[in-house]
Amino acid sequence: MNYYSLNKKAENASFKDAVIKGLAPDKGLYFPESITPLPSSFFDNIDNLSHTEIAFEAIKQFVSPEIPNDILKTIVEDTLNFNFPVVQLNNTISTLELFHGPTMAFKDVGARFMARCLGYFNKDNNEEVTVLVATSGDTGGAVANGFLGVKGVNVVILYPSGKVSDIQEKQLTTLGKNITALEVNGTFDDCQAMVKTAFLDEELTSQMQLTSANSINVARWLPQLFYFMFAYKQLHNKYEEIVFSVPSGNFGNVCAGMMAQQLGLPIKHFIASNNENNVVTRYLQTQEYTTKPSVQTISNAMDVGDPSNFIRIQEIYKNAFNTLKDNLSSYSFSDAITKEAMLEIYNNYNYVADPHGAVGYLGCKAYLKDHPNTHCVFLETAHPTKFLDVVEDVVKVKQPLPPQIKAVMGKEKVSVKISTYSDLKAFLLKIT
Ligand SMILES: Cc1ncc(COP(=O)(O)O)c(C=O)c1O
Ligand SMILES: N[C@@H](CCOP(=O)(O)O)C(=O)O
Repeated sequence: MNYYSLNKKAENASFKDAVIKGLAPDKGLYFPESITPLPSSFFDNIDNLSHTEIAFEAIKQFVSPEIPNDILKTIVEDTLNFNFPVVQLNNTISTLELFHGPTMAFKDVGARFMARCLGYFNKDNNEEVTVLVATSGDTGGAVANGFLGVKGVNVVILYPSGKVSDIQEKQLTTLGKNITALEVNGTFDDCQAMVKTAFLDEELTSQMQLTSANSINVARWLPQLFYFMFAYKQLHNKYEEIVFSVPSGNFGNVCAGMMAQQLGLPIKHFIASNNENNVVTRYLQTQEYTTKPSVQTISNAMDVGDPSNFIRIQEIYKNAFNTLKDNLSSYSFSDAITKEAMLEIYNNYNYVADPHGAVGYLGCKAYLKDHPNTHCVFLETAHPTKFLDVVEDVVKVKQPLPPQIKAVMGKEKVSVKISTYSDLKAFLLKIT
């Protein structure tokens, strides 16, 4: 598959080149040249397909011929070695748990898939690649875990100091080896802007091969479309009309769901559920797209003021505002309301949701008011114990810690503090 830049000023790239470059030379995000819907027999037969069979069929067109089918099968099998259960809360709301992987957030699938693709492309190549990644909490840990020890790859993670949870910070600062954490005096948007600037800095790019492991990178972004198929498989025999409420920050996940819809998955509608960082909610209300500096919330991984992937969403719906509105609703919720929702979910359903999932639950409730005959699935994007302080404070019950969380708790944080793009550049030049 070839990919074009959404800034339309760069040459098209193969899947391999798009993965290795991350961002196109004109600073545009890559987008597939074509999307061929899967045959209806695939959806008719989905009950008989395993997760790996579903994922293989869904991603094949986007990665071939650069990744041959037998290699792709192995990559998909290695990536998806954990579960994606749907838990039904009531007749109209379910949650899809995306936190059963090694770092207990939905980023594990994309990070593991991309690491394996890059590992494959690098196998006969002695050139080192530096993976730059900006994180508001979960991408960093998932990428650190997914790329740990991958031959020829150095990972540099930028995260906003004091704005990620303690567990998230441990996950991205304690692995060592080929992983370095840069603690940025700023917001997630500052981190993301620095990463994008680095890709365009010829002094850097002439000396080192830089790529991104954010959802900018098609190999990190596209595998997220699997989730929507896994949920559909578990629910389609019970409910005719399924909508998804996606807790959204950088908008990669909801946009991946839209790719699943383009492949033919019968998704009726998407809800982008936001905390108070709500540029897209405001856009759908006013038709004016105005980015704003992010504000800090209890669903910190969604503290994004300038979401990278909205441009891909515009591309999917051909920049037609009305088509977008037919397919996407968006709501924004305060921390106070989110905490009330966490308590409501706990009291009514004996289910502990994390703050991001709770924002998704609120999105379902808001949408269902006007669409009562629909079944809404909110994505539970991270395990509640990643946000232990908030969760225990709200539900007032001590949470048992899963082994993945226990494993990082006692470890010592190692980070390098930086404030500006010059600091990042100096650091990168030092490690070349
Ligand atoms: C737990 C959690 N929920 C939701 C999001 C938002 O996802 P996206 O950036 O794909 O919109 C993130 C960050 O990516 C996250 O870590
Ligand atoms: N919420 C993310 C922010 C980066 O999103 P990405 O999908 O573009 O990597 C995080 O947890 O870091």
